Amino acid sequence: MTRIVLASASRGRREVLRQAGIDPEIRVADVDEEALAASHEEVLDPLPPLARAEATTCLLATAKARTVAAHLGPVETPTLIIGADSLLLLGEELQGKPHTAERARERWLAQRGATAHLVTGHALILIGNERGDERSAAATTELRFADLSDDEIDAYVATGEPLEVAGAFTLDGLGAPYVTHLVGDYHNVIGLSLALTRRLAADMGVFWPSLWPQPAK
Ligand SMILES: Nc1nc2c(ncn2[C@@H]2O[C@H](COP(=O)(O)OP(=O)(O)OP(=O)(O)O)[C@@H](O)[C@H]2O)c(=O)[nH]1
Repeated sequence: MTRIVLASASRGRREVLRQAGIDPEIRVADVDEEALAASHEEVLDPLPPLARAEATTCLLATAKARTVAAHLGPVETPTLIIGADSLLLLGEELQGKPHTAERARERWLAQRGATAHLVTGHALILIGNERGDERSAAATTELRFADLSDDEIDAYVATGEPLEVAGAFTLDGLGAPYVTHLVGDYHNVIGLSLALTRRLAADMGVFWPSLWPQPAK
């Protein structure tokens, strides 16, 4: 049995794991994402847009997972810690959560009818076994947004949903009808690609079924 810790406050990420039969412990990492990305801008800025999105989200995901790993300290049993970070790449612009209604409206005026890419960085750290290990990688899902009218943008923004999600939309909420086209991993958009998470865990010798709750003896 491997203990699993999700280093995230994201309800969406937790639900993705729960729907896959895994009930993670939640440990929220206190990472200043803006400051961390800014401190690496000389390395990140020269990269082509998609590479910059992947590198930025992996940097942030790794910081979250490492912060939680450090707080856990020495552990008795093998423990898999998962960190993640999602950004929307629209053109050459990387976007997180809008946080305000004004910014959410501006985002939708720019992205309606457009194609964009939701990039999620994944970082997995395995501690509590003889060697310990770490892997990170990003997954990218291509999306096209419906060409919403100003009135429908105002109505969606007024719900508050778009304010605290990367890209100002959800695939599994009120925003679902506003994505007309998706190529790639659906769960990656919610916040965690299960296929990539499983692959990274397997690369470190974690047998995915060992993460499922074990039947009571
Ligand atoms: N349910 C849902 N959540 C989404 C969707 N798109 C983006 N999100 C959420 O938007 C948030 C992206 O912000 P992040 O900075 O990566 O994560 P966070 O919510 O701040 O949580 P931390 O991992 O603790 O940083 C995550 O919580 C994602 O789950 C979606 O389509 N559905």
